[in-house]
Amino acid sequence: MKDIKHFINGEYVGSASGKTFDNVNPANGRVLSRVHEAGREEVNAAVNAARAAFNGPWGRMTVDQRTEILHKVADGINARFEEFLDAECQDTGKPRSLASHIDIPRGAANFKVFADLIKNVPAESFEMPTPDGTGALNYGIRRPKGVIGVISPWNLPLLLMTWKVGPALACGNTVVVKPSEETPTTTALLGEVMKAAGVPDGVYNVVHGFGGNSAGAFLTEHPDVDAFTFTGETGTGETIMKAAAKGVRQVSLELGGKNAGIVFADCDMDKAIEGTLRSVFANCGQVCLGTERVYVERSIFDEFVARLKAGAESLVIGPPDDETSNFGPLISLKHREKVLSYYQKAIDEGATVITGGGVPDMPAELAHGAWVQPTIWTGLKDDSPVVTEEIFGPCCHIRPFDSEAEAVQLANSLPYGLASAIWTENVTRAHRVAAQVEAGIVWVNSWFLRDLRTSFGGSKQSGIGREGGVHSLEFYTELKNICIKL
Ligand SMILES: O=C(O)C(=O)/C=C/C=C/O
Repeated sequence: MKDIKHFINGEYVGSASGKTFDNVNPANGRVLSRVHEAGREEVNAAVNAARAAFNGPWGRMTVDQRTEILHKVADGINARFEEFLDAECQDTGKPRSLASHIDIPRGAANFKVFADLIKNVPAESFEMPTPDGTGALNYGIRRPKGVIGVISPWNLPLLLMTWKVGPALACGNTVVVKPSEETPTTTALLGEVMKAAGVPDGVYNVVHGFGGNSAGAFLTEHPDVDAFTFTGETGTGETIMKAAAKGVRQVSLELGGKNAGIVFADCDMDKAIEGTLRSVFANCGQVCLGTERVYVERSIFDEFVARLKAGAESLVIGPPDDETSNFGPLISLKHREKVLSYYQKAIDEGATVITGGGVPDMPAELAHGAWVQPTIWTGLKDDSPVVTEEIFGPCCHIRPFDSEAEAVQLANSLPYGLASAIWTENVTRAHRVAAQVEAGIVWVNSWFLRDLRTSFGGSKQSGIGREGGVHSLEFYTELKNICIKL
């Protein structure tokens, strides 16, 4: 049984308490490894190592030296692609076809994108007149913030962790990462790649554990962490924000959503079905950007429902090592309980179950996995918890609408505002509706099409701040203005 240890100051170390917890493969319920649970002692050691590295070699490196190393980190991930792929698929149960196209490639690319960006981002300057006529020159310079606390989620473990660590390091910061207790392996493995790439000890540190009264809380309560970045549930985001407030630390939060898809009668139906299928069922519905509410113009409602049903029923449910499977399990039996509670609620409230609504029959070796059926409902009221609360599972509710104004009102009716997908071939309507939808990210005739230079993040209760491109640099640096009297 492999132990997964913390990575502190360039070394893998166990917990002084000896406390460990099991890392379980959600496809079959088997224990993959024992993970060390960090106490305050380990978190403190990690923060001190990050501080020392920040004040040491890493803080003194030039941008060119740092970016060269970050390219080597990306190359190191790609050189060990299969190891990262195996680890990610075992920790999450997700199909290899998904992780090999999204999770691992993006996990590496995030380092390259921000290494290149930091070398090419312009600084601002302003000339100003002065009463004595000689004038003055203002210019802005960016400096790293310091030690960044990174708390990363279990749905896209490597991708979402390096989406934060990449820009943080590119800007000259050092990090302490607390990966989800559900998916520790690729974050731990990255320590080896960092070391081999020449990242100085203490720049990248990993502590494992849970949230409350465990590594997550010890990290966010630690006074010597300069800022925190988190992707995950809104409630946890509030807890982190409260802890960060002590000592006035900045937070970057990408939180929950209950994203709306809006399908107009003038859409390209093939595109709308393909895109909606992916946005509802990809990663077993465990994508913050995914669609759980679909609003369809009444005249095409029946056809759309029938075609989405057919698409859902054509998904191949199976474990990652079955190359044909494109639909894996949920992350854990605990999360499945939550998702199934909404499946039950839908039935209790009289929903029409178009497809799914329960647990699929799985072969004996998978019977202990966190499997659920891809599910589609219609007929629920707009205020049903199934329609208003984030389920984070492979399910959606479809509702007809009769006007553009009604569709926009429905899409904007919740306190969330992360993402939305609009399907229409009318360009004017696309721009008009996209401008009105209250979301940080709006796709038109597409979903999860990602240019990493663009702003990425949620409005309302879906988050604070933006990641991506220069927006990440805004968070991971302190901008200073210098005014020179001429
Ligand atoms: O595509 C990205 O950069 C990203 O952050 C994806 C987030 C998905 C969250 O569940």
